[in-house]
Amino acid sequence: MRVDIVTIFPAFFDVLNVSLIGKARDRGILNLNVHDLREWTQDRHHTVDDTPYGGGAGMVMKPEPWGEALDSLLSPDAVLLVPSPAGERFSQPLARELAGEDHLVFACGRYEGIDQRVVDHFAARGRVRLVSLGDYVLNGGEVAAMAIIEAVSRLIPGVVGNPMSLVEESHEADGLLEYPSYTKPAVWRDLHVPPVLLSGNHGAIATWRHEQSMQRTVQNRPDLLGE
Ligand SMILES: COc1cccc(COC(=O)c2cn[nH]c2)c1
Repeated sequence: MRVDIVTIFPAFFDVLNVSLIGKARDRGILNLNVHDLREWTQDRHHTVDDTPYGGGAGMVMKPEPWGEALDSLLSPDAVLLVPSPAGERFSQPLARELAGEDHLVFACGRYEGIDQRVVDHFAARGRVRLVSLGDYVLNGGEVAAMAIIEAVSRLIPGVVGNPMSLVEESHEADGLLEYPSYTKPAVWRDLHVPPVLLSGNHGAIATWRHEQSMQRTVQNRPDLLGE
């Protein structure tokens, strides 16, 4: 998979050179490229923003630099992803869908956002998706892009060591939250691991884990149960 990220803070993504993403890049499974939007400005000050038509606080990102940048980076089969509070909700199903794509291009907005004509122009020529991580506002799309890249790339075969670890994830197997996990020691600060987990009775363990998942989901995310 090829991933292109356009941002005015390219150094923000240096962290992608470490950990799993870094190894996947070194192994050629993930071809990730970070670009500075200012490369596509023409003026001396590398201007990327201006005041909003119609008034209002803050600044809006100008369409010209984005147009030049995306013209040079988008391929016919690319999906342009724009992290935005106004986007569709990101989810594990969407992560799985994106993991099957050949080319993702992230447009990381700052300020009050990107001139709407950029999305309109490229949506008329290819696939564009505004994606929200949740109902809160960040200062820019970089943090959201990082989260989306991690959620998607870990689903690409070869990026995460043990594929089985991807199955029993929250929101994966049965739409319930993941059960609690324990490891050695069996007793820690007088707290014991639930005995069923030491019983070797795999049927009872599976039942206990499902019950724990249900309890957690009812408690923390009743919305997942259609309640
Ligand atoms: C593209 O336009 C804008 C405007 C304002 C902020 C941002 C950054 O994204 C978020 O704030 C966000 C993403 N998911 N949840 C919140 C983008």
